[in-house]
Amino acid sequence: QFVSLRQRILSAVQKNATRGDPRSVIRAIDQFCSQKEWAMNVGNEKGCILDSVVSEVNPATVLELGTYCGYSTVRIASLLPPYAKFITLEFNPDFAAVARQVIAWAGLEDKVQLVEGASSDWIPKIKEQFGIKTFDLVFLDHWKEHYLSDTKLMEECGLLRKGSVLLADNVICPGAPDYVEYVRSSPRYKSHYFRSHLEYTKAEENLWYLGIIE
Ligand SMILES: CNc1ncnc2c1ncn2[C@@H]1O[C@H](/C=C/CNC(=O)c2cc(-c3ccc(F)cc3)cc(O)c2O)[C@@H](O)[C@H]1O
Ligand SMILES: [Mg+2]
Repeated sequence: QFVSLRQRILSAVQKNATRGDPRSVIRAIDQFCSQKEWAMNVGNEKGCILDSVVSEVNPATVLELGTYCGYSTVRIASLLPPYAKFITLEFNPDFAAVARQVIAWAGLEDKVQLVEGASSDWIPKIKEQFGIKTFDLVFLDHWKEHYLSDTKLMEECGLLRKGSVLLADNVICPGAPDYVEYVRSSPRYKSHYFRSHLEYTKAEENLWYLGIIE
């Protein structure tokens, strides 16, 4: 019967990756998506940039918007210090179910809190529900038309401080023009972008790095 792409990604992990080995989980998904079927994981080229930002920020608190199959969740969680708190939001129950199994296969289920629900519902509740004051790092990779509204919501909820870093995928493709416009014209943000390519393709893409300076 029909097997969804997310199920085929999970099967590729369970077949080709070693339990408890995050790098083998990442490699299995990248091999599947470059050799068999494209999927919207951040991919290895942008993933290496993500790794370097996570390592540099060395965050005690991380928020990811849009878990999808958990590829970037595994990349981030595998680099966090033991005391770190990492929350990832996913409102599609089917993707959340696959992501939970991918994260568990990597042996990282104790490092990540996958919350099933919409960013706009959960961002206002994070402080009291998870005892988090502000986020050191936020990775935006959910619906592109929600990057701006959710960034403003995080500001309003006092979840961002001087020094917080926001990293946004896909500012070129599919694109988040209102978001780029807002952060570029705001004195609160120092922004720059990392040139890269759309996952598993040769198309131009950027990861948009935002440092909050005030
Ligand atoms: C709005 N609030 C939300 N709260 C919680 N989860 C949310 C969410 N919005 C979306 N999600 C979830 O995030 C994920 C959505 C990601 C959207 N990403 C894209 O559209 C995307 C799309 C492309 C893409 C690029 C080129 C192309 F030809 C086709 C697609 C590449 C990417 O890297 C992408 O990230 C899903 O798992 C969805 O259920
Ligand atoms: Mg993306």
